[in-house]
Amino acid sequence: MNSVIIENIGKAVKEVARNRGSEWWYTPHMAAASRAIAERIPLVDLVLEVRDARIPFSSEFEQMRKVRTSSRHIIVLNKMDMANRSKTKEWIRFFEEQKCNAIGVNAHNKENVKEFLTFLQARVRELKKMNQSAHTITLMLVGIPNVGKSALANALHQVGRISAAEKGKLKHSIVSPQPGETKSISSLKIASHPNIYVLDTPGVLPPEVIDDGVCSKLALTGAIKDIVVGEINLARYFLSILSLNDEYKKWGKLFGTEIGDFIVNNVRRTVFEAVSSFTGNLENGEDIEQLIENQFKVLKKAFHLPLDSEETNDYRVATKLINLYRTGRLGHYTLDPVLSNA
Ligand SMILES: Nc1nc2c(ncn2[C@@H]2O[C@H](COP(=O)(O)OP(=O)(O)OP(=O)(O)O)[C@@H](O)[C@H]2O)c(=O)[nH]1
Repeated sequence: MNSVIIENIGKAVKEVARNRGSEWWYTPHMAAASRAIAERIPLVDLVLEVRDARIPFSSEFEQMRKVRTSSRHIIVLNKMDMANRSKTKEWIRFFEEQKCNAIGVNAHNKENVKEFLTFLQARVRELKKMNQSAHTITLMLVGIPNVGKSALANALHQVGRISAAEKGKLKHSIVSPQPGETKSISSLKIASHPNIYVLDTPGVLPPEVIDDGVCSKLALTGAIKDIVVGEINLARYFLSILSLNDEYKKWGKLFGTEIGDFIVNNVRRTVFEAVSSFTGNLENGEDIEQLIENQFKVLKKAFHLPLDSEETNDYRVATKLINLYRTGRLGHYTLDPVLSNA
């Protein structure tokens, strides 16, 4: 992976930290949420640590590392629709080998959320065997910002095995593409007999600004606001991922048979042509920089941008590209390589 691009993102984050003080990263509301979560961890029945399936390692919730509660701790790889399917399976196997419960979920898919609820109810039945007197079970969703905790809480409530009257009082957690929207802990009922409640909590980042590689992945997946790193830096990072991944090679085979979104097809064709005609060394940082510069130029045409100033157009290419990435229309990438148990 191109270390210059990753370093630039790391530098941008550290620059903002220097200018604004460390509180912009680990905000006072995160510190308060972190204390509130720590108080509740021993009280709840299950802690569901939600991670982003695209970055199962980089989206770790640091607080859970300290309180590994084994059978009461479940790693939920959400947004699996955006990740590479076989890598998600490999990651789940990795966690299982580490004796951690892990499951992949797509909060936007009703059938998948129903399966997730069935999985949770099975875990709850196991708990009930251990503690017959428990009438009410509480699960708590924790994780870094923007991994989909609120989306999962709402989805579980919506498919929840609860009465229509209880659904009539449908409460919602705030779901937003911007990180840091959830500001307080809320509770939603998701099942009856026994009653199961799920607590949605605010996203919390690790207290210290972390290493450049992790920062870059958090920024690209939306756990840190885009403005911190800058959209152009993010798009450059994504282009380096695209160029080094085999996904684009599939696009070449589709030429002439494409259906669907004209712009998406145009972008795919442009990226395919730019990478396959590239004569430099993809292992070499400077060569990749050159390739990305060229991709920015040709993507302006692919997006049909008017011939404005270079800076404006670079920004527009970047925002459009990031949007295509975040809606999964340019492929599904798992950015963290699967760790080895060896
Ligand atoms: N594609 C996809 N998008 C998802 C999924 N789950 C959530 N999202 C989107 O991700 C964004 C963040 O979701 P939220 O539920 O607000 O995330 P959160 O973890 O509660 O965020 P904070 O309030 O920052 O802690 C929203 O735009 C959701 O629509 C999923 O499984 N797949």
